[in-house]
Amino acid sequence: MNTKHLYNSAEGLVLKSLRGAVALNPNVILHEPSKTVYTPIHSPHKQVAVISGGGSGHEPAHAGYTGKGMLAACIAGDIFASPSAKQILKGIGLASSPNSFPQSQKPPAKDLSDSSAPEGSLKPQLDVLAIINNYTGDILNFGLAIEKARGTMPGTRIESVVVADDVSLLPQNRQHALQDSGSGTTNKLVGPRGLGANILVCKILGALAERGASLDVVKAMGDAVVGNLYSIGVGLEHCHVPGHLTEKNRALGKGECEVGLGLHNEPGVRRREIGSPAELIGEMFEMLFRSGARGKEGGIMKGTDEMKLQAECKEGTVLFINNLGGMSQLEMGAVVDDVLQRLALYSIRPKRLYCSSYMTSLNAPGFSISILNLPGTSNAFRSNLGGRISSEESEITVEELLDMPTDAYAWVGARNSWPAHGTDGLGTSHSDHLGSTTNLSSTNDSSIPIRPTDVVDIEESPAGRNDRIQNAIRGACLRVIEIHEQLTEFDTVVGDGDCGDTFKAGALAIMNALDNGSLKIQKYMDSVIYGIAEIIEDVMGGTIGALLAIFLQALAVSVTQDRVEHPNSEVRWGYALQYAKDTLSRYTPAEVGDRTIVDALGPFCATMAHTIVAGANDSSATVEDTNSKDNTWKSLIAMLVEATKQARIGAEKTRGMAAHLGRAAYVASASSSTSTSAGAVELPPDPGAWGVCAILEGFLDGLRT
Ligand SMILES: Nc1ncnc2c1ncn2[C@@H]1O[C@H](COP(=O)(O)OP(=O)(O)O)[C@@H](O)[C@H]1O
Ligand SMILES: O=C[C@H](O)COP(=O)(O)O
Repeated sequence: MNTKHLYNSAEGLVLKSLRGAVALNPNVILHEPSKTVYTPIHSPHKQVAVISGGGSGHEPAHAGYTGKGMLAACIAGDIFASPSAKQILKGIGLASSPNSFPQSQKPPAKDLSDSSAPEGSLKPQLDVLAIINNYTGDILNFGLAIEKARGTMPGTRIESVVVADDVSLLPQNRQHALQDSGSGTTNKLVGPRGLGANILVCKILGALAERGASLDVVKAMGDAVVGNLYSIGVGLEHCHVPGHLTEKNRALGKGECEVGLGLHNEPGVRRREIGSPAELIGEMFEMLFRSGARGKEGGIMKGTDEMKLQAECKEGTVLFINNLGGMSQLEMGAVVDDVLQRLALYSIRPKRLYCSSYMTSLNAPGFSISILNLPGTSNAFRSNLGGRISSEESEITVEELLDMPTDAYAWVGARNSWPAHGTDGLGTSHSDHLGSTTNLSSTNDSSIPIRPTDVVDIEESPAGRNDRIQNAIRGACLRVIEIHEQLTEFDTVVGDGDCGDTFKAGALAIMNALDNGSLKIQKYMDSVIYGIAEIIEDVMGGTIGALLAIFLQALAVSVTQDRVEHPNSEVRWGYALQYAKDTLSRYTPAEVGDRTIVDALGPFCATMAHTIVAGANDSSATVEDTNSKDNTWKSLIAMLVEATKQARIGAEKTRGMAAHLGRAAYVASASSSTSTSAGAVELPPDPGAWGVCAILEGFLDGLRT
């Protein structure tokens, strides 16, 4: 693994890289706080803004694919971590406003008028279609943002399509690998991952939107394309995240490659000698065609069989080869040649052929091959639209959409480009605020909103009470920072290695907010929890950020409700925590035993709730109204001690446990498999559950001081 970098830390790297990206295209703008790159000008006939995004580390995705004829906006998370729902919500807003220039910049008059457009025909808000790669963090955060946007932007319709093109772990390919090497992981609940063909979807849908298609048509085409898209990757080595330690257990052997390796080092289906490139490519095509029968587990595919897929591909295929970032151009040319030779054996001659570094995995030496079944796509498109298809729409072909020009700088394959708008200074960045009271680019000047009912005189609070709570929150943050490298190490084995950094970002931002006074310890704890949830939503992306934000938001809601309904009694923390846990369950099916944060959070909440019930009327476990009763603290601490102990026991149990959800579901546990294949490793504890324990233990220690 090549661990040498020019920039040896991930700190600030994403924003710098985005600034570079907008400098390369004068027609896009960077909104720094939300890390959104967007096009401020839309053609007058356009009805839909197509957006995408995800973790960084996949450049030039997606900033390089933002521009006229492709994406209207993209939102970037930290390296390998989804952007937060709040970032995405801002991105949706910027994408859907036809003239969303920064306040500091005036739009060039000539670009805002189009002589072909009747006056006043500009749609005030565009509808939005989000292209989401199938990763838990992206699904959760885009999903939450879309829900919020539906509530707050009534004039805008929003739909999404999910790209899940990786066929490597489908049952038929796993079974085949099993015969070869004894490997096999199950990932029934998470479904196939999204790979580089995401960019093909961005091109097709972006062009369709540019032609003025409606949201229903763009969505119908999106579903048709993702249902007929098949990809398989191979890695010669894993990629390295700047500033991270190197992996201990999973390095590939000399001369070995990993078939089915994911975009974030997720394990593939098997390792093999690299051997002859032509044979390796042959194996990849066998897996691609064998996946013609994907359906149930892939979730998205309409079932066709292997021969039918081959037959349809003979009629029309798009071939899309993606360099993961570390392959030489020399070798990639040779790959194209071998791929075409292999396809010729199936009598397939692709109608369109693309090869470039479309969606990278940092510096990974590897590539993926994708095929798009054109007849399958066109049939599915018509059937998705049913009787609602116009004659003009029924004529649309994927090939013409691929051939349409775009000014997105990284699309390799465009025949033409529109001339630049000639607007000096457009390719710049700005930092108008995010539409919330917090600022993502700098936690220094973030200010947490205070609800009217929360504005209370802090002096009313008992002396020492606020300090205790502050100590507890700081204790939790410090413990998280202390162990974040351990979390990274665990997540490097089972996930994509970003978990420690994501936890740390949240902890630092909360401490920062306490230091600068934007997070205040109020009389009512719900306002404090709202404040913390808001910070987490702002600065923590990924799955963990979304889950913690949902949990804390729900906790605050239930504490508020409790306060309103029982104004004279103390907060029932057990009930409130159980409500928060139940709310979380609406967004994730995770249960204890699935190897997720629920393994720690579940027992914690259940014990707190049980303690309340068992303690009958002793609901004195509240941090409010604690002035006179020292035993209130003792009681609360006693409950927390027991509940935190149960959380730790739950987290310990995840050591070696096979995962059913999240990225870890792609990794086979060594204890559940006798093989030494690509996936089977000695599993460390679940990083999410481990991080939750650190929060609880640090909180408890702080409370005791
Ligand atoms: N569906 C899920 N439900 C509950 N927790 C989950 C789920 N998927 C993953 N997790 C938790 O999230 C942790 C990983 O968080 P994070 O690093 O943000 O994930 P990713 O980078 O894959 O988005 C896991 O260790 C696990 O505890
Ligand atoms: O690059 C990573 C993905 O876009 C986000 O995935 P994640 O948040 O589930 O890790």
